[in-house]
Amino acid sequence: VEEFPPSGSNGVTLRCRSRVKSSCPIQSKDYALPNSSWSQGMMDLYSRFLEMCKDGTWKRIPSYSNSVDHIPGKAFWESLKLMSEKERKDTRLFPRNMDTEGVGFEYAMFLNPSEKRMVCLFQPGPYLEGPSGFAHGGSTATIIDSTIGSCATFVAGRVMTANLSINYRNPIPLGSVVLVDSKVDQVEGRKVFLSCHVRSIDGQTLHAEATALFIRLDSTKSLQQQMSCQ
Ligand SMILES: CCCCCCCCCCCC(=O)SCCNC(=O)CCNC(=O)[C@H](O)C(C)(C)COP(=O)(O)OP(=O)(O)OC[C@H]1O[C@@H](n2cnc3c(N)ncnc32)[C@H](O)[C@@H]1OP(=O)(O)O
Repeated sequence: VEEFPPSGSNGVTLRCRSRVKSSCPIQSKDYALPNSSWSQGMMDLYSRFLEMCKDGTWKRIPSYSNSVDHIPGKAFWESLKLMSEKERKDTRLFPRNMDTEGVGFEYAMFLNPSEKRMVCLFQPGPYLEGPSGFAHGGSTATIIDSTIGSCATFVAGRVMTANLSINYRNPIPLGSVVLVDSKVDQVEGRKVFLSCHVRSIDGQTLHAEATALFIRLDSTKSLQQQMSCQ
């Protein structure tokens, strides 16, 4: 694989050179890049985090519509072998299942490896409505689970959510931008304990707080370790 994670281009071409005579490009669109639906607040926050990536403290995490595309290195090709081309095309990561920009989950994640922390800039669109004008609690749970899950994956490897507990403190207005801030608190054997806060950009409003338990599925290296091996 030539590049992981992609460095800011709109999509990345992964080229397989080992098993086929000619290279076989597989195009994956990176959805965690600005689009015209992003508000000024979302753009400003995104720029601020990109700035913090320059000294290596933070890393921008690309986001694809299919889970398998997130797997780096050899494991990507191993996972690809286990599914048909149809399966790969028809399966979509739940928060990436809407084609129209801005109507559903608009989000971008950044990882701080040394703090074992993942933040997600999240702008919920109109199709996520719960109470009139506000995000559905299930959509909030989804973005928390995805952020915490990605954090746990980078730190511990393949994981599944065993428990997710959320306190909803203040509703999230549709079209607003919130910061989902998660970190690994403790790792005990296969158990990964995490916590998360969802706040408004100015930090004044706490929208939700959560704790979670993820269970590591096997002894594979964390994504972070795999990335640094390449
Ligand atoms: C950019 C990145 C890429 C992109 C990545 C994108 C990230 C998306 C993230 C989405 C994540 C999801 O939605 S995942 C989907 C939702 N989750 C699920 O469907 C999980 C369903 N549950 C399961 O499959 C299973 O129960 C597991 C895997 C969680 C655990 O099963 P297991 O492997 O057999 O382990 P098991 O022996 O039962 O448990 C191991 C230890 O954990 C404890 N334990 C297990 N469950 C619990 C629990 N709910 N609460 C307390 N403790 C528990 C046990 O007591 C035991 O402790 P001890 O005796 O050792 O002390």
